[in-house]
Amino acid sequence: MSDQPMRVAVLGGGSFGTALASIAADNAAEVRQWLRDPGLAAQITQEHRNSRYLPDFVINPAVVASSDMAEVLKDADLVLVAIPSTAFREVVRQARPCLHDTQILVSTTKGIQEEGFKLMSQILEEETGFPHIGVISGPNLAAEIADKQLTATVIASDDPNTRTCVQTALGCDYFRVYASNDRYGVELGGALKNIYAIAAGMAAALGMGENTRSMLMTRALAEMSRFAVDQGANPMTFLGLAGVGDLIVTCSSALSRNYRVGQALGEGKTLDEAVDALGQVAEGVNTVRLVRNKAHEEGVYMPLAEGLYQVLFDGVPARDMARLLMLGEQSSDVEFVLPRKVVQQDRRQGSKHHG
Ligand SMILES: NC(=O)C1=CN([C@@H]2O[C@H](COP(=O)(O)OP(=O)(O)OC[C@H]3O[C@@H](n4cnc5c(N)ncnc54)[C@H](OP(=O)(O)O)[C@@H]3O)[C@@H](O)[C@H]2O)C=CC1
Ligand SMILES: O=C(CO)COP(=O)(O)O
Repeated sequence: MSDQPMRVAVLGGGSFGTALASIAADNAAEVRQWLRDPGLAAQITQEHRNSRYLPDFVINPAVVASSDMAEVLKDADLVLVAIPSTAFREVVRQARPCLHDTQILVSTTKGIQEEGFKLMSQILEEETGFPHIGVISGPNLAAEIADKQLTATVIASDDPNTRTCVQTALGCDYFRVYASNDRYGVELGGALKNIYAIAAGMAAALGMGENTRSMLMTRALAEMSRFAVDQGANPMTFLGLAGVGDLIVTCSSALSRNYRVGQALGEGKTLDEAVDALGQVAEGVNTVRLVRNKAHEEGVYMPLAEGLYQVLFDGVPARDMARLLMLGEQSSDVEFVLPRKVVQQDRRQGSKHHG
């Protein structure tokens, strides 16, 4: 390996992009960050702060931010794309003329594109056709990373170079990077858990207790796994950091923006009011709509996503929905142990015997 420091480019100047840029710089990489706001870029470079997205933290002074994309991407070994899913493709297209096929391209975004139900690394692949593509996902609240709280993530790629490069670029004494070759499963886990984080925030605001939160998180994992199997993904990946790990953190912390949207809805705010008050991206709002529609299309049983969809988009009061969900089918605990259809058959048999 060469003695040159690794060159890392981060596209996006939000909370996660900024936190990742700072980790890479803490790890002695040469880091450039692209954001479209030149004023904020100057603040990051000169004052080592991002007053819009991470106001309470100092950024590593070696991070150089700029609104000149070509300058940021020039000679980068690793490119991290931290742009919300709605703008992801547009930004990758803008970057495309400055990219080349030896670079490693990694999405950090936990969302889904409506057209074609695409995940972000699929967009990276489609837009570039390059071979070194990966995804970072895990329980990674940006503010805690910026505070150097001990944290772990997953780099998922079927390309070993990509996995090793990201482990080298970001792994340090407060940030551990575990490897996976299930890019689709890791990416799907990160997108799906946002749905349940909204539901958990809502339940908390309605005064529901810890039993309720545990039930919600565990049934969410069952629902996510059922959807993953339908999509041809490996549900075992959901036992890792990018599945259950991320589900726990986002369903438990008001640092999660999806959780905060849920809290605001539970307090009686409208969806528009909740999203406006946030001023940052909450991917789960879009994801719940896309996943609920996909589940309808494919006949996948997803009562939590369906219930949340009705609260968000059909005006059903959250408390009424919670009661309704308690009257739904009492099915199998772990479907990989006792399949749902066996429980349904048992119930039919039982009701025959009981007249
Ligand atoms: N924050 C977190 O804790 C974590 C976030 N993630 C994921 O990372 C992704 C990025 O999130 P995060 O950094 O948190 O998001 P933020 O909402 O904090 O910031 C979004 C960034 O994207 C930029 N942006 C938005 N639209 C465009 C556009 N059309 N062109 C150029 N830039 C644009 C914004 O620029 P501007 O300010 O100019 O609008 C801003 O720099 C999300 O999808 C999220 O799921 C993953 C793990 C943790
Ligand atoms: O994905 C996250 C933590 O892992 C961040 O969640 P939010 O996007 O809800 O803030």
